[in-house]
Amino acid sequence: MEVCYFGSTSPPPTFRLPPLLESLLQHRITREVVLLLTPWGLTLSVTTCLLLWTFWKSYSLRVNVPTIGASPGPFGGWRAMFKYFSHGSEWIAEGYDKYTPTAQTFKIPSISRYILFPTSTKILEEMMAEPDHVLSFGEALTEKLAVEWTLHPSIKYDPYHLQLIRTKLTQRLSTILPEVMDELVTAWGDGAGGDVGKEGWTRVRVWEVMVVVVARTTNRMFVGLPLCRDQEYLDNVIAYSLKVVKAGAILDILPRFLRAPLTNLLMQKSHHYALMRKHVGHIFRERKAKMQECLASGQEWKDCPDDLIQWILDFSEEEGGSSGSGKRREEEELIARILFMNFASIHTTATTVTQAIFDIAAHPELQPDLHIEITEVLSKEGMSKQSLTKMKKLDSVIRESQRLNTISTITMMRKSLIPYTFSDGTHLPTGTWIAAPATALQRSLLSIPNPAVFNGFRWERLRVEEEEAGRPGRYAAVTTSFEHLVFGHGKHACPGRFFAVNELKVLLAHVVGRFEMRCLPEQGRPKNWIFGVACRADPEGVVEFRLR
Ligand code: HEM
Repeated sequence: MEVCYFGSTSPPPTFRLPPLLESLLQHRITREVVLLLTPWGLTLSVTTCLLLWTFWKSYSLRVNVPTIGASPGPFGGWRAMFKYFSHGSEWIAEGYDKYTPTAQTFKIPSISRYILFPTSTKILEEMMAEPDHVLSFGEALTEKLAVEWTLHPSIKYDPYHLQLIRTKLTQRLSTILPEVMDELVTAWGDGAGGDVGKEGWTRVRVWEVMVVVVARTTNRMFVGLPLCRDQEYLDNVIAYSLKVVKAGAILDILPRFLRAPLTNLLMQKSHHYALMRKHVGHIFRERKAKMQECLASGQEWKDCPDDLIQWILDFSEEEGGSSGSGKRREEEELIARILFMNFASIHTTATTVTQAIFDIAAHPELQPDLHIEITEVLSKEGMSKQSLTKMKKLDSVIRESQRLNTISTITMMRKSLIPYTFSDGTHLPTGTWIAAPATALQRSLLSIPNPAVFNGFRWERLRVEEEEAGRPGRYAAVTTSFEHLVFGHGKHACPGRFFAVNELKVLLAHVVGRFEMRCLPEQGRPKNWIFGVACRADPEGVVEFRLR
């Protein structure tokens, strides 16, 4: 049979490379260079160049303050970046001790950028006073977590959740506690087991139980019953919160154009959002329909739920809403808002309650007094917002535990959006990051005896003195200052802290009221896990519980 070569009967001429090039291609190095010219090779080379350029660009910001942690040499900061995970917190402590006597600001290399730390509270005051278009908290937070990709751009550009937390959540505090209590009791029973401590000392992995208890109690207020008990929904919001931190850190160092394609690969975003649509999407739709029905008939929705889903809907359905955007929001954005609120609440609160339980177990001498305070208050007044304010010993233990196990050794992060100069002459070019060395400040600013040692009731005693001097609340767990930066300080201090501290008190009052606790003799207080500037309670840490 005759073979047809695209209309011609003669075979095409064989393409031959010039002999010199052919012999060059035999050589390994040349082959690899040629390989780089293939589409994959080109993509890889361009990406590598862009990554190097991104790193170089981040470290090229010249800020004339001393550096801690960078190795000597032209790429010192760049190389030190890899040591940041194991040394970040140490560097900040070292810099603080070294530069506090001269009130200087210093910097450390973190992943993809230098961060500056003022040691003088005067400079921190100036930093706090600047508006967001000069030194921006939102820009730093959303960039660090790559919020536009890991969650949704609207979280960055329209942060109306702040308003919801400050108004709706705060108003709801006085009525939510019985529901929080109810959820806690069932969640504790389901998680730790209903017969914990009945037959003597029982070992419990505190973090494992607490992360679910906190997720359930928090979601009782966010999405209500029965969804707050749905295992698939809970696993989804817990897992996604962790992925936001991890993927955010990776996306933050990548060039912008790579972020969108890589987000799904890093965190399976579409899978998690699909699960959210399955669980929450229909609730949004049903409630919107009901709201429209009420609007059309001019009737009030009598048993309208009072939860986060409804607050978001009320806010976003308002034409021209208080954000001024006037947009009705897409379902994806509404879902992202629920995920963001879970991200902000669950791991922070679960870590804090786990740390407090570790500290109470490690200090059994505190337990009888705590037990008396809790049972007295509850028997006289029951569980309410007012009665919780009377648990001052418990409040003091929470504050002390947070002080020594602060969730992040730095807070009050800001990014300069325009060039800025402090009163001491320290100049920040556009794009500089600056933060408060929270843990170091907390350990040094207060003149308290043995600041490095856990002393559970120290704040309760100081509060009594302060109250007598007419300054109530100065040492309460929710009160922020440069001496207590666990929730940040100033206009961006954590808006959820009032709810968080109430929730912590309800959880701890339940646990301390019912159980004695002790650490394992062979283990002692479980040690913290430190990565960079993050401080986590040991997720494997075990405490023994015995029913009173
Ligand atoms: C014990 C639990 C918690 C801890 C330790 C904590 C800690 C923090 C910290 C350190 C900040 C940054 C402040 C700064 O650096 O100046 C922050 C911000 C924030 N927190 Fe919390 N938080 C907790 C619970 C919550 C809860 C329960 C919510 C929501 C209900 C929440 C919502 C937020 C939000 C929305 C921000 C950003 C504030 C802004 O953009 O101005 N947090 N939190």
